[in-house]
Amino acid sequence: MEAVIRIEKLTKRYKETQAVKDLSLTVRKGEIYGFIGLNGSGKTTTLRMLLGMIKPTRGSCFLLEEKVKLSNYKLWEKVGYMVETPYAYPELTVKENLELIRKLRLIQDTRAVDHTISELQLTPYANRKAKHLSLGNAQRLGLAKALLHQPEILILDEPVNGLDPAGIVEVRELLRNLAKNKGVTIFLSSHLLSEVALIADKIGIIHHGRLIEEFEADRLESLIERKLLIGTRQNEAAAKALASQGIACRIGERGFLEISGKDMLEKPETVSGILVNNGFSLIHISVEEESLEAYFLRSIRKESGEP
Ligand SMILES: Nc1ncnc2c1ncn2[C@@H]1O[C@H](COP(=O)(O)OP(=O)(O)OP(=O)(O)O)[C@@H](O)[C@H]1O
Repeated sequence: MEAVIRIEKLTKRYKETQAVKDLSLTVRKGEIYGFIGLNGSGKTTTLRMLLGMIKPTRGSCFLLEEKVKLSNYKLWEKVGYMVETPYAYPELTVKENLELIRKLRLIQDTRAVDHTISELQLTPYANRKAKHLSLGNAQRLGLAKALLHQPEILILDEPVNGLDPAGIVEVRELLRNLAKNKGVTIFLSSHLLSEVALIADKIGIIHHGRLIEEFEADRLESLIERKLLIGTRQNEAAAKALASQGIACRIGERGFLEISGKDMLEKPETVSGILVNNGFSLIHISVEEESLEAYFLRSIRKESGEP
């Protein structure tokens, strides 16, 4: 499938700081790419280079197979973006702000403003001055500006920042609908893996400016670690009984026996059978799943060589 966004060996250095290093990735048509990293990991710098706002030290970005250049006006007609805090004219209403953008972008269709206002569920606030909007609605206005000209590509920095849970769901549905039904290609950054996991098709983790991991979002399920937690009244003796049957376990921080490994997770009855046959009664058995955030941090620790 066509690579709509292509980043090749992108590097940005600010004097002492290596903000982005040798970063390459591609995003195909209609795909949502979630770009995640801790604060200061290089997300915004990458997005700004992708939008031609800053010049890479090395490497290149391509949108729709055209090399990114600020002066390529034809290309920017096909791209919508929201980078960092969305800016709006504070004294103008939501509708006036969008009307201004419509005229600046030479969008002929006069219905575009009302259509986008309703798409972003901003109708109740259409006549409210931007300076009186909540953080969540200011974020929606930022998204409305990015979407007004119905772009083929959307580049969004932390698009659900400041939204309440219902707002997050709405924006998630909107972005998924744009990608699936209108073929819009979306590149979005976030520092929250759990949120990105629900929106994105593909996820890339950036750390210290480098892409340290990339996977299809539906693989996340298999990447997340799970543990079987077992409680008995004599955990140390129970651990020995299991070890004598070739089942490795450790006593975790919460005082449960912890067993990892796919085999045992799929057959907890094998473990419980051994314990019961050896005279141990079970007072707890459960499967614990690593949180998405824990996976994210584990992956970063692995990259940094930490245990
Ligand atoms: N104009 C600049 N001059 C010097 N250093 C910069 C500049 N812009 C960014 N940096 C540095 O580059 C690194 C990456 O910053 P960047 O803003 O891209 O990270 P980020 O992942 O977007 O972080 P956040 O989630 O906090 O926005 C940081 O160490 C930052 O301090």
